Amino acid sequence: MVTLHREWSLFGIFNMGRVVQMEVGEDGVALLTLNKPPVNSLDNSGPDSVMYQLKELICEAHSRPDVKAIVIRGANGKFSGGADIGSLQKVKQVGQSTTFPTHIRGSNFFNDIIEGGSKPIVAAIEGFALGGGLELAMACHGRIAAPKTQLGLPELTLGIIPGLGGTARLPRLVGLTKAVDMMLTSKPIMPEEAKKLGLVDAVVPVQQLVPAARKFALDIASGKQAWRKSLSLTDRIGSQEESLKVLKQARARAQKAYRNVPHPFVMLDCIEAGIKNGGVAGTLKEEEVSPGLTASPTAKGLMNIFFAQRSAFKIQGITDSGLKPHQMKSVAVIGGGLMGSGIATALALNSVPVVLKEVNEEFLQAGLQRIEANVKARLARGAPNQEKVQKVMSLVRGTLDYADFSDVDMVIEAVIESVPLKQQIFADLEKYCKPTCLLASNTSTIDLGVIGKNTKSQDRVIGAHFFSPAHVMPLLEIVRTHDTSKQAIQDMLALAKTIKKVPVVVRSCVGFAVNRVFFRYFQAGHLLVHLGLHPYRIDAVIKAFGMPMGPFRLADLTGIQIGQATSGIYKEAFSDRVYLSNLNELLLKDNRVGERTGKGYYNYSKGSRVEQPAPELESYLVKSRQAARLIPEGKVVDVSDEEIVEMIFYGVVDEAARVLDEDVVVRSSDLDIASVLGMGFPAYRGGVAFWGDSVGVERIYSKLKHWSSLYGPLYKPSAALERAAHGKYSLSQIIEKRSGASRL
Ligand SMILES: C[C@H](O)CC(=O)SCCNC(=O)CCNC(=O)[C@H](O)C(C)(C)COP(=O)(O)OP(=O)(O)OC[C@H]1O[C@@H](n2cnc3c(N)ncnc32)[C@H](O)[C@@H]1OP(=O)(O)O
Repeated sequence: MVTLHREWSLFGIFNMGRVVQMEVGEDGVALLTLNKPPVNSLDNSGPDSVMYQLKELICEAHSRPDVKAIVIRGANGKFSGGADIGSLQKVKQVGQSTTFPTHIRGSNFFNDIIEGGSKPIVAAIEGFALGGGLELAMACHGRIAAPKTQLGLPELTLGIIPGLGGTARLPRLVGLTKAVDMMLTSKPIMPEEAKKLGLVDAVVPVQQLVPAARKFALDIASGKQAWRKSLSLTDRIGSQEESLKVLKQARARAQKAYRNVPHPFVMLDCIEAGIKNGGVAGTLKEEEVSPGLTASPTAKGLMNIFFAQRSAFKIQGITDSGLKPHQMKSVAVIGGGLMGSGIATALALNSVPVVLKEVNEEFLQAGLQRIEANVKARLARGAPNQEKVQKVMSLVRGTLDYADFSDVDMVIEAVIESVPLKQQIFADLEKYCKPTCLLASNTSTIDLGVIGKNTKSQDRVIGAHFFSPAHVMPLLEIVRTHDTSKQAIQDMLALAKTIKKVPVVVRSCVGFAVNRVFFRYFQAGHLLVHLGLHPYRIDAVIKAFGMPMGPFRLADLTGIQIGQATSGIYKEAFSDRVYLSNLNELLLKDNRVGERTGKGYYNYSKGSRVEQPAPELESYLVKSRQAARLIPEGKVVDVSDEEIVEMIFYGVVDEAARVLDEDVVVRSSDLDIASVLGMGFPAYRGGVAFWGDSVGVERIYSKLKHWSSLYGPLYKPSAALERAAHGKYSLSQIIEKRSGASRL
């Protein structure tokens, strides 16, 4: 136990209100604590910021004769989550310069003051050291970590690169190949691996973390431990020739993993500068390129998604109401088909016991087998581990009888989309389940109020709309009705967290958020075909925009019959703006269902999911165009690639405006995260509403108006978009500007 100098009995007063605090012990160690909840982020915005105070206190410690060494730790069990993303999000490009906070230059502070300083500094790392947090730790002369700590450089997920020396120091500590892998994947590593690699010097139990760091720092000061300066290390990076080979491979890998974004390649250039010209040169290059990257549209989009994902868990009036979620000790799933088995898999993989119900033994066994296959695929990753699979499967119990539901805390119904069947199931559930049991449906189309109509439990009826495959796709739409209780929503949000889904709470409406907003994506594709464009060109352009695939390839994946069935639903619900096309119908007549039958918009050879052009598609296109009569005098309309993107997505943005105006989602960023996780809208474009705002509401409105005069109601802009265009406000402001009270 270290006693503090008497002067530090006034510690509390000196440190009050400070985001970095210093205590000097009688052992001569100055213990600096970063204390900026929630994650001790390294903001750099002036005297009240962590970077400013940390620099000030390190300089003070260096100048004090009673200080022999310094230890840096984070308060509340968290070292640091890195630079303050909120501040970075505000960085703007103004003419040739940026508003980047340059108050403290990393090269001066981290290279000269920390690493080049006259006293050893050791990082005591607990919880996480991410981004700038790990860069701070790497600039220190030693690193001691507690178990279960995450160590990583995830900057690429934010559209930026490590900007405080990470690209130069990590390769020197763990070797170039591993460093490149960590940075390109943004995946953190755990302390045991970090110790083996040389990133940390020791892993100790959390109670011993600070004492061990103090001792390590004093040992460096007394010469018992080597004084290692990361930027000067050379033993882990091979020859320049080898390094350049690794970087060449890394560039090829980045070409495959990243489309339409510059920052991974800039990051590799920084690493190369550090390899060729020395570590300091690498850090200077980072410093030169970081402001521009931080101000880039890519960074803005990805940072929007970072915050959108976190906001989605917060619902005003519910998550801030003090309601505690009920613990889900077991959950029942009705239906072992594709969706039901996927949902059961997601639950079991996250340690939630599941009761799977089917109507007969054959279906039940098939459902259980599907779950086992899913679990194997998720866990095995090429190396089957039967023991782990069995452990997960021991959480899954099959039944044919509702009697086994008496104790479950939630039921998720995942049967076919039949109103009478679902109504019957919900009436039965009310009889067999305990009165607190949450009654959820995985319906993607039917109104929840209708499903729960024959029960007296409307307050605990809720939608849990998973996306297929449910054990893989990260989005969960939580559908509430006027009657759904706050507790039910709170419980469902908590379950989403447990099973690692990002929830988006929506009001019950046709298509909810994702399918509703994107129905115009498919319909615009058909309209463009009727203007004379080829589906393959449309798919190629949309893929180049950043979607995983275009609308026609996606139709093949999900099944053209599904597209046909849902367009019927939209025709009924949104008759003022549907575009009617017989193309799907023509293909289905010849059993061209998509991937499943090996033929759809594309052809697929047996057992392959790789699409091949289908020359016979032409005759279907001709017939469909003839029926549509959209091309004036049969003359193909000249549409550029840029216009294809606009004609496909501007209608989607308009539908997003309607969804916001109708109070379907809580905030526009919910549509952003839902479009990214549910449809694969490129995250670096920030999500569908964010992208719409970056294009500009006025532009979208006037284009839609023009196309609606040429091609009809599919493009007719909504009143909500019109108001925003005329009132000069953004999609993200539609909710606050909306007239009338919330309908929820
Ligand atoms: C110059 C440098 O090279 C550049 C950088 O350092 S860029 C930053 C790099 N760091 C990161 O990417 C880490 C991002 N953060 C995370 O991964 C996770 O938040 C975490 C692992 C630190 C903690 O996870 P978890 O405990 O699940 O908490 P989580 O809900 O994500 O975050 C808690 C709160 O901290 C905020 N937060 C997390 N990291 C933040 C950061 N770096 N800056 C600002 N806020 C941050 C979140 O927005 C959230 O705020 P809220 O409660 O108001 O919604």
